[in-house]
Amino acid sequence: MSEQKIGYLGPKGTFTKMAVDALFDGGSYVSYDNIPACLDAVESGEIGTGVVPLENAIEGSVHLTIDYLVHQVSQSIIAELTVPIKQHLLVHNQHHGEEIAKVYSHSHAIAQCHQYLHKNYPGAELEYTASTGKAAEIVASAGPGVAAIGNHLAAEENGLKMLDAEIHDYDNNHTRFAVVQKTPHTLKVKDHPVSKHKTTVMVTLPKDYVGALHQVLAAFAWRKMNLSKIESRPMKTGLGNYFFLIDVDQPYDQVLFPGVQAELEALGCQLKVLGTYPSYQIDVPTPVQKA
Ligand SMILES: O=C(O)C(=O)C[C@]1(C(=O)O)C=C[C@@H](O)C=C1
Repeated sequence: MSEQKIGYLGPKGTFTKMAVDALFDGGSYVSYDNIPACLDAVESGEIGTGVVPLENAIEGSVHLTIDYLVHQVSQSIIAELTVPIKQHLLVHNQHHGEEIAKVYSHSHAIAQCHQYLHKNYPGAELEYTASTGKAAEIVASAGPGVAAIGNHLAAEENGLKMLDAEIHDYDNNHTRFAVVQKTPHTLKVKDHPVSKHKTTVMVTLPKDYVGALHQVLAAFAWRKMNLSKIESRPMKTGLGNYFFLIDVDQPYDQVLFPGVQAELEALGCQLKVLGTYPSYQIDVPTPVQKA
């Protein structure tokens, strides 16, 4: 297994690559075209570590990542990092005022800029790509008349111009990325302070048990364990069957968590730990060079 290899959602110029560059100190990087390909490579041992987007402050969870981690692979979250996200409208270097017929980007990036696009480019066709970096690559080979939504790195890497800067609809735009491994091992990270330690658990409830979710939350509440996120996702086994993903603001320990687990199992629930990890908040540089 290649432990030193760190895979990420590529190609060049994605936000995930910016996150990888900000967090790790050395190692060799491998780009994957989409999130499942990156997680599959971790699963098969082709790479030791994967970095994938988890949640955006404007658009919410990246369901593809969550569902893949829960249903398709068996990996642990070993770290998370949150970075600021600045979306720009990128065009070909030879673009000189042509009408923009099409805007390419990742679905989350387009969603972060919906009002901007609605106001400024109501007639443009929107086409989803597997990443913002891929959208920039398409625009570089397509020529003038189309645009990509992406970051300054995608503009640099693909020789694009920034037609409009910071086009996301809400200022406080951040994305959380998960660092995952199949066989947990330590990697060298840059000297960032850890902002907190978290534990993510998945809880499945028994069918038709009145007040089950209330009792699950009570098991954490009376132990004074702070929850920073709770989200339900379909089990994919039929309508009405859900699991809950819960982020607890503390590291896994041998007293409180086993206590919660025993209490929940007595109710007929199941609890699985998806990871206990340091959380970093990194302020990556986001220069703006508008054309
Ligand atoms: O397309 C990229 O650049 C990514 O890294 C993916 C992604 C995401 O999935 O949310 C990451 C950050 C931004 O929120 C937009 C897109």
